[in-house]
Amino acid sequence: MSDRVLIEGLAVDAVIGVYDWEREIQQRLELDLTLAWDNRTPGHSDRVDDALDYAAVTATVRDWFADNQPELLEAAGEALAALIRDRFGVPGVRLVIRKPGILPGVRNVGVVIERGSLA
Ligand SMILES: Nc1nc2c(c(=O)[nH]1)N=C([C@H](O)[C@@H](O)CO)CN2
Repeated sequence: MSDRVLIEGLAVDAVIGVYDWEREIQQRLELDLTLAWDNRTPGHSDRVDDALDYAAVTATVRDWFADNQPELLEAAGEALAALIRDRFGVPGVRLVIRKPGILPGVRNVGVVIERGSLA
């Protein structure tokens, strides 16, 4: 099954970073999520209850960053992947988390976290 639900360019302001000055500010992160989901059932029923509701997943990501202040992008990715899989029963998650403009002369830094099956 190669069906997916996508959330691209999710912008969130978060307290995140290793250095003292980063603990005092909010920084913009940009996330892309690729979520394994069998879209045949909602495709036939036309019911959001059968779908992986991307609005609900987006709200979960925003709420997590409101409640947590990780140091590393990796820590955010690991926790979010586990939370999304657990809460929504998603079999596989690919998360890209970008921190734009943090390094001079570099457009984006970021991490990719893949957990579960995206086969
Ligand atoms: N692999 C990572 N490297 C770094 C991270 C990170 O989250 N993952 N973070 C930082 C600092 O917080 C950076 O954003 C500012 O220099 C450094 N390296």
